[in-house]
Amino acid sequence: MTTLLKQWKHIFKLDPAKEITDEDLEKICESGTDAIIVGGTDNITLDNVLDLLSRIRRYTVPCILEISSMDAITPGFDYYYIPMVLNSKEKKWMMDMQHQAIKDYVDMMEFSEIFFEGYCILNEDAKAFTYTNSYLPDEEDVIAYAYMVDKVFHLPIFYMEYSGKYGDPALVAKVKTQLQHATLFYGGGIETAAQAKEMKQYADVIVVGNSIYTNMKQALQTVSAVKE
Ligand SMILES: CC(C)=CCC/C(C)=C/CC/C(C)=C/CC/C(C)=C/CC/C(C)=C/CC/C(C)=C/CC/C(C)=C/COP(=O)(O)OP(=O)(O)O
Ligand SMILES: O=P(O)(O)OC[C@@H](O)CO
Ligand SMILES: [Mg+2]
Repeated sequence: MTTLLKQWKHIFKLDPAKEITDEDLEKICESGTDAIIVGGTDNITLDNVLDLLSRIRRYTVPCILEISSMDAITPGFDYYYIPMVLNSKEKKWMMDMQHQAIKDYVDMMEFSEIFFEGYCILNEDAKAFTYTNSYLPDEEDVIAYAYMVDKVFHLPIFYMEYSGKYGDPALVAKVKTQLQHATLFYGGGIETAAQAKEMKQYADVIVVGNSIYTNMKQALQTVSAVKE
């Protein structure tokens, strides 16, 4: 899977707490995106996760659960992504939640399917920023986090999370030069093909979320924009 991760360019993130019609879901799943992440910050329940999973399963696209709550962990996904929030002021979101979950689930964990993500939340207005009591890191901080993910913790993914806001391409470019092993995910505010192309110049994988729900036609165009 690490090799597969290296081949991916584009991921759609679907929020189980938001409504999507069957017709739109089909367009997303058949868009040519490399994978679908199921995830969000609030109102994530076992019921809405299972409902979305069963609907995505009609298609062949790989399906990943990004775990944000212990209540919504279920078998049946191809892969599981587990955030570790590097810039949270509380150790809980970087270490303790994951530590407790490993104690609870270790017998069920198939490590080839599970990927820990070094998360850096860079938008103060994102729900996840407030939820995890994060601070806004400066450029030097972000670069040092990237170094830690790549060379200290050896995590497979460094995720620059601007959820809801288009980020700073120059910072994404700088971070990319720091990473020798980790795959660089960029997510946040991508609405147009041009934005997708710009961030994909630096990030290995771009993640498109909210624009699925606000402008589906443009969201679909982000796939071909990074695959040409
Ligand atoms: C039963 C079975 C077979 C299970 C498989 C085994 C398995 C995978 C076990 C899990 C083991 C494990 C270590 C689990 C971790 C548990 C856990 C709850 C960890 C904490 C994760 C965390 C730090 C969550 C905080 C919130 C966060 C960073 C969420 C990431 C997603 C995100 C940022 C979404 C975007 O949200 P946002 O845009 O801010 O808000 P909207 O929803 O409005 O878009
Ligand atoms: O929803 P948007 O802003 O596209 O961000 C995508 C993803 O990184 C959110 O976790
Ligand atoms: Mg979202």
